[in-house]
Amino acid sequence: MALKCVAVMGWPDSGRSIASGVVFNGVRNSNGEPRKIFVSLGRFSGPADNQKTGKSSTGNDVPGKLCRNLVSLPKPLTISVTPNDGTQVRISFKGSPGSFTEDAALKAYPNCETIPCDEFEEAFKAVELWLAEKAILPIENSSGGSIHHNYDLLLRHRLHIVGEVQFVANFCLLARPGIREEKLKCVLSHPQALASSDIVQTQLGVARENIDDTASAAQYVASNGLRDAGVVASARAAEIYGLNILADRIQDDPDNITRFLVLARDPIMPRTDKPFKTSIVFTLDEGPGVLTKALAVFALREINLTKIESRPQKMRALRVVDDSNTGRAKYFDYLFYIDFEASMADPRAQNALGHLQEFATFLRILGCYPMDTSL
Ligand SMILES: O=C(O)C(=O)Cc1ccccc1
Repeated sequence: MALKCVAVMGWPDSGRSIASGVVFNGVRNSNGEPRKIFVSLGRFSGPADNQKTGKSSTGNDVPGKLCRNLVSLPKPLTISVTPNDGTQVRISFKGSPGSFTEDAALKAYPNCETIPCDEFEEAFKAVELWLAEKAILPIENSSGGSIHHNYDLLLRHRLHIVGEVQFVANFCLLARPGIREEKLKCVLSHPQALASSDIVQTQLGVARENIDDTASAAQYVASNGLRDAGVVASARAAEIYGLNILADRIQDDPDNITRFLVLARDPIMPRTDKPFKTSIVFTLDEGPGVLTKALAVFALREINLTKIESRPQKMRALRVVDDSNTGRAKYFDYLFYIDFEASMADPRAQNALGHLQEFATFLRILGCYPMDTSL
């Protein structure tokens, strides 16, 4: 049983915290009722950790009553120090070995073990089932925009965002050894990779075929011995699948950046000694200016927003409003996803979310994590 700890975070004027997560009171809504925000940042102490003593939890092999009681006491807060180069960390991702998502995982955790999955959903499940400690998934791209499906998965699953990775994907045109560009009749790749290069779009004048990920395209061409098919993928994929690089850096925008999120079962401790971001999702009532009001809670506290995304609420796509003046109206119902530049350990962020919670109909903190400032 791993030693677990709980971390407490509250409003500056909070009076108390309870239970295995933390509920903070002290903020009241417009009706004077207390508002609560629940932020669980760690794990609670479970049954006694016997690994260190090597004794059984019954305490039968511990002489004396006092010692027996001590064994069953909760352990003090311990911060486990694991190397953060990814040693001993298994990271699940959607795609084959050699994909850009795997590259992003290796950028963040150079010594991690990567676990390829067929679907994003499986990468989530691998963490939920303890087959992996973390999952990594692309969430937005500087040229293609948001990856909507992954926003939906963030909400459907209960994992926490614990990191972000900004990654410049370097697209290469690959083919089997001995095959020249003129021989190609089609190019296979992930749609984002195919769309990012004018060479592939127009200059080659060949058909394009979408494949789930760049490395799977390379694997397919290599393992089927295709002599008239090229691939857009990474130099690492070329090496893994024994393909030749016909052209390097074929992307039109040399700064084409993909942002990946790293997810884990437990949230990390927010800090203020380095830049942190917080990601949330919320819903609002229908009405004029409600979104302006929601955004103002951040502006009022000079908190910078880095991303806003809206997604339809699939379980409740249409909201029917009966109004005696205008009659029956149907509206689409939306979820709003926002990333802002502040740590949950910063009172400004806590106050902004307390304020938002006064009128949001639903609010969830998806994660608070260090900003990737490497680019
Ligand atoms: O297909 C891949 O290799 C992926 O990991 C997805 C992707 C595709 C293009 C840019 C970044 C990530």
